[in-house]
Amino acid sequence: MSLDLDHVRQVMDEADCLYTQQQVEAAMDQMAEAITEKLKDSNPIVYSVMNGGLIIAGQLLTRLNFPMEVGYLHATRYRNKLSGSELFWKARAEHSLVGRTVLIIDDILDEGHTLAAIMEYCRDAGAAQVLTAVLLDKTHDRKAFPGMRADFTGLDVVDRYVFGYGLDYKGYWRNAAGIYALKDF
Ligand SMILES: O=P(O)(O)OC[C@H]1O[C@H](OP(=O)(O)OP(=O)(O)O)[C@H](O)[C@@H]1O
Ligand code: HPA
Repeated sequence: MSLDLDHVRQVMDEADCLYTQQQVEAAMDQMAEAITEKLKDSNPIVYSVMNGGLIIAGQLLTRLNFPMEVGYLHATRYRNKLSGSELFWKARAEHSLVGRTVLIIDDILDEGHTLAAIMEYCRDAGAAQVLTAVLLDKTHDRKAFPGMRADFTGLDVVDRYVFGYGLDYKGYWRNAAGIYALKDF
């Protein structure tokens, strides 16, 4: 269902910009360097977690200049809402993961239940090594495991509802070229 577009525009007008496009691009450059260092000789399968991982994966992948296979997984926990519940799988891996190095790319590690479930799925499917890369890590103490972090993190973000660079506000503003926080949230 579409939202009232005046409301959608107002949300952006009133949002706080937490990171500009330039800051996100610089973070992605650093992530790409670290990922290259670690994975350049490992022939990885790299998965974007749809939908949110679409933008960061696309922009990160063109910064990686070594052999890899690329695909997507589709799992959602928030389903256009502002808080998460049970993980719902829409698409699983098409490749055999047996013995492979897998890199999972997503937009955010918030509570971490999505990445934890995806990592478990990849390990159960026989992956030799499962690594994770997220543009944002939200700072709070509600992680699935205390101290949980991705292997590669672009930026830490405050404990507010954020959107842009793949992250949505009720299905909108994934296309925003910056990281924005919802007013009063
Ligand atoms: O760390 P968690 O608390 O589990 O939350 C992070 C997940 O939530 C978002 O996905 P969402 O379920 O909103 O689906 P989407 O990618 O289609 O927006 C985001 O893209 C991550 O995959
Ligand atoms: O802060 C968020 N914004 C958008 N999607 C999300 N999924 C988990 N946390 C968030």
